[in-house]
Amino acid sequence: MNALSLDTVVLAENKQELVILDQTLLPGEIRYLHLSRTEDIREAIYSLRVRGAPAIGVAAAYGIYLAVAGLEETDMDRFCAVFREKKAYLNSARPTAVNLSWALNRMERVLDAERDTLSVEEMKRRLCQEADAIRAEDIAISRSIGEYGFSLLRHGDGILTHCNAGTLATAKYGTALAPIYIALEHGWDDLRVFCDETRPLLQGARLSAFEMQTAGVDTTLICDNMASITMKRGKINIVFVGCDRVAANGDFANKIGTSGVAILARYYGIPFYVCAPSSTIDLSIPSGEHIVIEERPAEEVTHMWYAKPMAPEGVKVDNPAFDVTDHSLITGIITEKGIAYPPFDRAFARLGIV
Ligand SMILES: CSC[C@H]1O[C@H](OP(=O)(O)O)[C@H](O)[C@@H]1O
Repeated sequence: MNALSLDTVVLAENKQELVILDQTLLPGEIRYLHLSRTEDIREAIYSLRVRGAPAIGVAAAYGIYLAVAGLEETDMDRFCAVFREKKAYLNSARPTAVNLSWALNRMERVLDAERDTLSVEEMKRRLCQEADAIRAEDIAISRSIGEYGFSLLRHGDGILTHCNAGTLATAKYGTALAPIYIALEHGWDDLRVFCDETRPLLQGARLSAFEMQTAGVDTTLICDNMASITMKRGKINIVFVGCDRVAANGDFANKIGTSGVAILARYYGIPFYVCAPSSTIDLSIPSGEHIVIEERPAEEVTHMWYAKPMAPEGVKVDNPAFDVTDHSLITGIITEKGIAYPPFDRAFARLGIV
């Protein structure tokens, strides 16, 4: 079974349930959840059952549609009031990935633009169409990022990636792993992928290594603290990572540990590329210090993967889920519109990212 064949997040045919692959159970178990309640969809986002900036955006778009799809309401004002209440609730699930608010805001723009010309029932159908469009666009965007990223690869390259920005982080194909999927489509069979395990939630070990191994790619799992020696030994030719929010100057937030990988890549003279759908670029913030970093429960560090205590009871724990990498450490930002090179604010404008 190839992970690329798994749907990450999709609306059920009856249009009454969101079907998500529960990523907290991977790689050991493939289980799909059928969720219709807003509370359950929000919990799935918070608990990383569905995760990855683009996948979170798709889940939120369908989540807000499902939040109002069952309303037996004919008054548009009351329908809109419920919509906005449910939107705020879904938006509070996780703060760092911009795609969550981006998708919900896009859905609200449809509501505001067409509320005077549609009935409530017609609006429900229109919102479902917009969520479908967001998902379809995400797949096309991932493929385009993959094509641009593939243009940077050479036969035999060793690629380091951090966390999971593969098909499981999007509707399909992924961002940082998309170039490898495209290379496979071109018949390449000599790439080597190194996956940082990415503590504490191990998205690299559990998800990226799973994706690459099931795709038949030469895959090596390393602990996060092994990235330096792996680079020093000359095994890495390029780094591809995903992102959760990119600021106007190119600073970006990604899974905790990414900034360390970027510093190492700079030290060892290895190209470091960020794979960013334009929906993840937030031009409303000038630089990375404006990005809110999600803090998560201590148990993810101390208890999640251990049968026995791995730390003294009651020890203080920091668990920031993301960190911000300075734009000065980035070789290029691969978007679906092309590759942006420094200075990134001008490059974004040239690519039509406004
Ligand atoms: C293609 S975006 C993937 C991005 O999202 C991940 O965060 P999380 O697993 O907490 O949703 C990670 O930062 C990935 O790079």
